[in-house]
Amino acid sequence: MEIFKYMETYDYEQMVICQDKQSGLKAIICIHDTTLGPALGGTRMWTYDSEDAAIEDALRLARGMTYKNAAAGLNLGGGKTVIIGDPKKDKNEEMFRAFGRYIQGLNGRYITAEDVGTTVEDMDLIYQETPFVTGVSPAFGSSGNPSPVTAYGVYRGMKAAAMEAFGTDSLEGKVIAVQGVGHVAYTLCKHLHEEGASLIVTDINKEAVQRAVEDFGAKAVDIDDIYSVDCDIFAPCALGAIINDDTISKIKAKVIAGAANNQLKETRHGDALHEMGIVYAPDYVINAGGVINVADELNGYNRERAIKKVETIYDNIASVIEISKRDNIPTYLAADRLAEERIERMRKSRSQFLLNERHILSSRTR
Ligand SMILES: NC(=O)c1ccc[n+]([C@@H]2O[C@H](COP(=O)([O-])OP(=O)(O)OC[C@H]3O[C@@H](n4cnc5c(N)ncnc54)[C@H](O)[C@@H]3O)[C@@H](O)[C@H]2O)c1
Ligand SMILES: CC(C)C[C@H](N)C(=O)O
Repeated sequence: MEIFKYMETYDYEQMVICQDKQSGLKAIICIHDTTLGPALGGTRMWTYDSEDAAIEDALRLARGMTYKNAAAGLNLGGGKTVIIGDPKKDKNEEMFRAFGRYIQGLNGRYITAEDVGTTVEDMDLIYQETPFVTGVSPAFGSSGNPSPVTAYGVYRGMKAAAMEAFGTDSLEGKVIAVQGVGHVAYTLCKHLHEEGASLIVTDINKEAVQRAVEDFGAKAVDIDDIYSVDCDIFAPCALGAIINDDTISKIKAKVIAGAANNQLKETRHGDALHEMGIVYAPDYVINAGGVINVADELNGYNRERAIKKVETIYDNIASVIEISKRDNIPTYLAADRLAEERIERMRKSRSQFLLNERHILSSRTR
């Protein structure tokens, strides 16, 4: 791939390729934009088909974090890491310690956390080498696994989207189809069940499905049937790109609100949802609970404060819907504008000169 061309197109700042022969570490740290602050984004461990595929994923995910953090109102930029490898087989202590030293080398420009394929235990290992890691164990005074908080944020955002579609944000009696019942979706289902919603679930993992059936009285359907079931709300909580040419015409829900990153295969699928009158809660706005929670560690973790901030996802989704209606644009575009305008405003306000201790003039002020 033409890396510089891609980086220039979307205005990326930096990419770091990390290799450690001893531990087998092969990592790509990507920093997209630090206008709002240091780049915070998780580390994904995955078996990629090629190095190009890994680099592309790191780039795409890092940019996604710039938008997610900006739209969530965090003073943080966007970055992400991918580690090439099988999270079930290839992890070892030295690998995450070596990775931690690479992060330390960036001196705070990049802060990591969990993502697909990495765990709190992995963050604890990174923490042995650098303070620039979040989602570390509560035993270290940190916030631990972000998934339950992500789920709470999705629940709050779903209510805001329901308000628009149904004129009430109560989810009691609503039929909600959930794709994937993993870490985030299990807790999401718990909130929905407690509010009196009926659940339809699917997952490639039979045990995960069984657990949702037993714990929440969910109805299980086959993998491909989840798009076409009769339901009020569709919650994609597994993979990206699931709103595409093959699935979009099958969807009967009036609301799409779920945790998965990059739900739209292409932006034109977001345009199509708008035309179909489906209220789509943009993925990076509704699933920001995890990053909001781990970001609170940077101020000394306070769960109450973090949860309060996560609750604002309701308002953020409501604002995006408002902009979408006002300007008659799809919600994904309204979210992009919200994020881009904030970054642009901060970029301009930061252009004012501020003397700091490293500046050439600083010796004259001592
Ligand atoms: N964990 C977080 O805090 C967080 C934060 C923001 C976004 N997300 C996103 O939310 C999604 C879920 O994250 P998670 O942490 O719960 O992951 P997870 O791996 O625990 O859960 C995903 C579930 O989806 C299932 N699945 C995979 N392919 C499927 C398919 N084709 N059909 C149905 N089910 C399938 C898996 O078996 C698994 O149970 C991911 O896209 C992730 O990027 C997670
Ligand atoms: C910082 C992490 C909690 C980020 C999370 N993996 C996400 O995609 O939002």
